[in-house]
Amino acid sequence: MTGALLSGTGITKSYGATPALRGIDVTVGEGEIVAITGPSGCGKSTLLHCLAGILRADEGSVVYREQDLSLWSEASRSRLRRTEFGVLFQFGQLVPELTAAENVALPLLLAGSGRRDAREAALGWLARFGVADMADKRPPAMSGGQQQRCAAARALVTGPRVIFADEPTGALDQLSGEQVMTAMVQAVREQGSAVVLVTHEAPVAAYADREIVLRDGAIDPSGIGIVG
Ligand SMILES: Nc1ncnc2c1ncn2[C@@H]1O[C@H](COP(=O)(O)OP(=O)(O)OP(=O)(O)O)[C@@H](O)[C@H]1O
Repeated sequence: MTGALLSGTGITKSYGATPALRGIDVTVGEGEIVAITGPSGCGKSTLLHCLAGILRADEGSVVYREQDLSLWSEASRSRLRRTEFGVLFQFGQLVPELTAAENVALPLLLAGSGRRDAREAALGWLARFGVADMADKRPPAMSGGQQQRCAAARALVTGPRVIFADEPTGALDQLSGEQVMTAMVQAVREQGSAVVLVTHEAPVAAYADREIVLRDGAIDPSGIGIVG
């Protein structure tokens, strides 16, 4: 770790009268894998969405590479998510009309790559995640695990600096979950990407360098989490 790549300071967020985050301070270093854990409803997903610039905090700031994202327009934050950030949610959210290879190639095409290069890279990433044979299949013809491997490939294909993963293995059986995590961690270590990982599963959190435990919208100072 070589200093903070991403930091949140005093992040506060409510949904109407429901407080979700009550002043969170968090840093993520270059290439660091940070797990956010805690009981259901403690604010994990909300924190991840604020750090990724998907949600705007009510108060506080999110600084990425010394730039305060809370001051950026939605369009600029959305561009950042297509280039330097990768996102992976519990259900892969693939485009159902596109094949697996087209889904994975999409972020590269949006970033200006040529079709042939994008397809070649997509095939390489599908192979890394063990689903090369799914390349020309559409999501409805794939299992949940195959779709999630494809979504993980899509999150990594642009070589993002930070990957935001919200329960990335939550819909998978244990073996598929381990395979997705192993392939993902190996790739991010090679690329030097950081990962912000929301999970309630101890074996998944164990892949992280550090665990941040939330309770009732605040960081639990005891730091006692789910990784033994
Ligand atoms: N869109 C929403 N509208 C209203 N309240 C919300 C919304 N999203 C989250 N909340 C509330 O905010 C709080 C934090 O929710 P959040 O989803 O961030 O928690 P979480 O720790 O990720 O939960 P889980 O582990 O169950 O997914 C909860 O009280 C939740 O009910």
